[in-house]
Amino acid sequence: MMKDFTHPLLPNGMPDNWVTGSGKQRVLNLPFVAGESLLKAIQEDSELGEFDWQLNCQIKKLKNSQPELPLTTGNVIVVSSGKGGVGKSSVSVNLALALSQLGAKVGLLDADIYGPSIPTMLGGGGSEMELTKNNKMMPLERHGLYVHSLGYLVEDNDATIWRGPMASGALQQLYKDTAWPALDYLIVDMPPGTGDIQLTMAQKLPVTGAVVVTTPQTVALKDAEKGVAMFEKLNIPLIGILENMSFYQCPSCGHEDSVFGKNGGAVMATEHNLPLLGQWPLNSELRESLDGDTPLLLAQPEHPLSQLILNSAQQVAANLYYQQENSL
Ligand SMILES: Nc1ncnc2c1ncn2[C@@H]1O[C@H](COP(=O)(O)OP(=O)(O)OP(=O)(O)O)[C@@H](O)[C@H]1O
Repeated sequence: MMKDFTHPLLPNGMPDNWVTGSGKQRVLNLPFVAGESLLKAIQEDSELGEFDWQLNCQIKKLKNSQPELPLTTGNVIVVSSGKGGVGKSSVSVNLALALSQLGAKVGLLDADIYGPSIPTMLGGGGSEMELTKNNKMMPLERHGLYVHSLGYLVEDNDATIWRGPMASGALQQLYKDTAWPALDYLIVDMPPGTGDIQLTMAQKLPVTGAVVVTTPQTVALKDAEKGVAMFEKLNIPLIGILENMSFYQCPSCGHEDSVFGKNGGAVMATEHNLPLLGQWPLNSELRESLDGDTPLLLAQPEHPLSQLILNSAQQVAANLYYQQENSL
């Protein structure tokens, strides 16, 4: 019976060994993080709804591309884009916040060495970096996330003149010399592009999966294709494509305008047989909330855009798991 129930987060149904409980009580034990929307869908099912359901997320630590590195940082998800300015950092921050809101312990590493924007989006610049007894840097805690960025260490623009080896060396050090707590997910905001630097960086980190962010615009898509090719070459599993700035909805009349073209990311996902992780609109509230103090997701969790972000984050967590499960 359980197998028959499918949902975007349960494409293979509910394996019997994921369900425990007795009498009227049932617990769905998931190896990835998920939230209320899944529980609601289960509860609304005509057969399953006869039971009282709970979710128990025991996030599985999956294999990564560098098995010899210690796995305290949990599942490492790199967020990358071929082209600059498509919203990669905004997506990284929002996915990290959403995974954390869903109950996971999440870190955020700003690897965008040439233009670290996490300190601007999450604040915390200017505070003194604390060191542990063995000289590891303490990540900052921002809105429940454990955050580190080169932007917290280096004066503005100093890193922009760094050459490749220095940049990838700095990232590796930032990753290794930070006292990350035991995390479920570490989101890494990569520098835009698919050149040598990005390739070396992706090779030096223990990566579990990659998200490619693009706008629907042809120039962005062409670069995003290169991103997909780069991860394929490195044998890093692709979690999916996230289409950002998909359309603009006029707040006064509701008219939707496809500023950068329509469905480009969705078509690309289909062509590569990759999941589409979401289509996020161009939205001034989202931008303002990252320029201000409180991200939209925390200030207005019921906002339709917050719900969209939470959905994408659940897809990321689930697809990361299924990618590996299906490849075994
Ligand atoms: N969906 C969105 N709606 C409105 N503004 C957005 C959206 N996504 C991103 N932005 C804004 O677009 C600008 C670029 O976004 P962001 O810095 O996240 O992009 P990026 O791809 O990381 O850039 P870079 O290539 O410089 O690293 C920022 O000002 C951000 O606030």
